[in-house]
Amino acid sequence: MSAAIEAISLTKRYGRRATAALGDCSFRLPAGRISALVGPNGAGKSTLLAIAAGLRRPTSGRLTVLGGAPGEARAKVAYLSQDKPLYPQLTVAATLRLGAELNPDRWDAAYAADIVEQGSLDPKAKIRSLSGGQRTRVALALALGKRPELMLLDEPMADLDPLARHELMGTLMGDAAEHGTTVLMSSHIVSELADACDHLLLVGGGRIRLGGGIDDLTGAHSLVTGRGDLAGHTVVESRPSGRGVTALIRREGRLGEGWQVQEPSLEELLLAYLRSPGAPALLTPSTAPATGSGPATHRAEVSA
Ligand SMILES: Nc1ncnc2c1ncn2[C@@H]1O[C@H](COP(=O)(O)OP(=O)(O)OP(=O)(O)O)[C@@H](O)[C@H]1O
Repeated sequence: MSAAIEAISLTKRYGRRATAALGDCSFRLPAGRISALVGPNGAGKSTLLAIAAGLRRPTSGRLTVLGGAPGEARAKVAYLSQDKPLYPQLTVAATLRLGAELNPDRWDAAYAADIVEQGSLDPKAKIRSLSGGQRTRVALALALGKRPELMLLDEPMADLDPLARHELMGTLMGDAAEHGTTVLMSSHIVSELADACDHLLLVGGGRIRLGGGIDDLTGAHSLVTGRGDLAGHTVVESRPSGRGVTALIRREGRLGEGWQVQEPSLEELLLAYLRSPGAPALLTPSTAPATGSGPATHRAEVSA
């Protein structure tokens, strides 16, 4: 499967800060997938999206987008930053006309207008008079109207009400499925991601901690409860539970007697990794870079 984004030893340091925002990150993101970009505050998600959008330069290492340098692919990429900049003095209709002018070969005017209409927005309303959620809808209409090959979305739904979020997420996912658009979307709302995304990139402390198809990643782990020896398995997290423990593990071979075993949900998997920043990274074959080696990374023997 071709890569929409590939990073080799990508490092970003802001100024003279001792800690890199991204440090030696290597991964590939398959084209045509809807990927969740997850991680705690300050993990480096916005930095990664801004580099992929061509708005920030890496300090060292390399990141390619649709096979070229990030800036080169700009016409085929839509990027929605967290602050969703729009011109406050323009009307909704004028904002969409600007979208048409900026993307003469790609603009789908009817589709962009449709997204705005679904939110019952008055085309004559000035952007500055809109609520945060209404501005988000206009910004998403601009991004989707461009009919991009790759969408980079930084917490796109954060200020939408639950109904609008559900509806716009449906539009986004339906569109991505129909047109084969690759989406990389950061969010802190795991339930939203579990429904919408088929692929995951977990960043923490500037490193890639998990990468791969969501089913592959949950399938590579077990949530075990009981008592006994877990030696030989990779224990991501272990917590006391009754007279024994509940542990999230990567099974390496057979598990001894006395354990209740279940596959973790995406939320259980993410929480265990977030609570255990020292757990070894795991990239499944679909996400492991083809042309370089990253930091000490375990590559899972699972189908991609
Ligand atoms: N312009 C900047 N100048 C200096 N440091 C920055 C700048 N932007 C980000 N950082 C730092 O880089 C690190 C990663 O920040 P980034 O915004 O990429 O994280 P994030 O995962 O998007 O966080 P959040 O979930 O809070 O949005 C943080 O330590 C942050 O303080």
